Amino acid sequence: MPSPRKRRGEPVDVAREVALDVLRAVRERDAYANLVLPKLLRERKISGRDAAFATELTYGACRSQGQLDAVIAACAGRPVGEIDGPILDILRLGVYQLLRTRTSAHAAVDTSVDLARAEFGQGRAGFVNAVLRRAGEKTAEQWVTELAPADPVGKLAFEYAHPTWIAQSFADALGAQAGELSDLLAADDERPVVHLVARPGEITSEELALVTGGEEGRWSPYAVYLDGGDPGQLEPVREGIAAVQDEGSQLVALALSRAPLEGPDQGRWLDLCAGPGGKAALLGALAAIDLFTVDAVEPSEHRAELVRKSTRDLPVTVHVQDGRDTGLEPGYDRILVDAPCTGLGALRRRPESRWRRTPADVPELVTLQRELLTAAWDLLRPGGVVVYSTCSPHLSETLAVVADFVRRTGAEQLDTRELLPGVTDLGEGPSAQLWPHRHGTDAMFLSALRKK
Ligand SMILES: C[S@@+](CC[C@H](N)C(=O)[O-])C[C@H]1O[C@@H](n2cnc3c(N)ncnc32)[C@H](O)[C@@H]1O
Repeated sequence: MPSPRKRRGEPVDVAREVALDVLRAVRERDAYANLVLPKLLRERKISGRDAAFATELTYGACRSQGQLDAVIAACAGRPVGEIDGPILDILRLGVYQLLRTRTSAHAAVDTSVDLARAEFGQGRAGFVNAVLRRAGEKTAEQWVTELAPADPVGKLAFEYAHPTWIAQSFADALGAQAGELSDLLAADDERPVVHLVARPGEITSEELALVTGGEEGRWSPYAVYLDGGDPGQLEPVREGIAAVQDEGSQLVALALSRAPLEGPDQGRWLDLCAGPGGKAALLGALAAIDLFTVDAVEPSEHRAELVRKSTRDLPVTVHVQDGRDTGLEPGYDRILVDAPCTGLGALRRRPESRWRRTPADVPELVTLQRELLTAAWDLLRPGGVVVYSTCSPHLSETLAVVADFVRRTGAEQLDTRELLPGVTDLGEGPSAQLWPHRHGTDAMFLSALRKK
């Protein structure tokens, strides 16, 4: 995308301009910031400090949108829905800099006014100037005090720029530990450390850490933490003997492979919701060690292709099917149902997603989750184990799905925490819940169910 705004033949400000273009793409065409930004940085040859600043502005403004909008509405004297989208983007970027970065107020206001003037002329630039000057009259803390709801969860949600319903769902899932909510919300705003998985049988985590300059993971025997850089450029990743994968996801695949079966493992494993294939690849590598096989089901052709790529050279067969009606032969020993979900446990990876999801998304997903779990059960042999997992801690998608399922089928709930030896603070059991602020992973939920 060419840079549209010029002042005296020069771009207004490369970092802010690229951030603004990403905010616009996110607002206008539901784009994903973490896909659009790297592409624009590459196209415009922006690197070093400019790229780092553009990244902070873009992801920060996306994450804090609800809080920024409340301040903008208060300063503009009208709801943000009544402000033209492109001007709102400029205001969000400006208020973000004023309240949540060390940028000087002068620079935050002037560069925003420049952006507005370059594209929309003097009149709109005056509006931007007036709103931002008002926003800059108070600190972030003062705005929180003035605008946050009075109830404790609503206040924390506002302070950490999360929708209240999401903060409430986290508090519900934390249960007796709801006092950890502020730590959790803060962890949700941090840029996650990159986790690599060392493919079993190909390279150890110790070797991978040595080659990449990373650090061996805390919980998964295959995890390596990277400080920064582009993991796609690393030799082991390019060779396919390592991949980017959250450590929590590694633990889910591991838990399935470790679950105690009744009777011997005949080596038929199934991943019922496989795309894009991270867990299928780890399951495939573990299965390969014992000459077992994995079937991987994914209804989207595009995502099935990603599974094929990530499981190349592994004993994994990809089926482009709906998991509720696969046509596969029953009798599997181990089945993973890594169900489609709201993704509320992985918000740190998708800056804008917390403002896109709504409570109305939950019931439809819960229906699908229940149907997929039931389909998996029909494909499981007696004595076999299903692991049900979500990258959401929302109780409707986690404990409620499992409780309803156990009631309907009489499934035996295994103590899932025992399948993750050495991992602490997984909750009261028998299911296990990982948390960003406790484990440094996505908030993955998992529950192991054995068929009698
Ligand atoms: C949470 S993701 C799975 C992530 C994957 N296990 C991994 O580790 O890479 C859920 C997947 O379920 C797929 N899906 C959606 N509807 C499905 C259905 N009816 N049957 C099976 N899979 C479905 C989605 O396309 C998506 O790829």
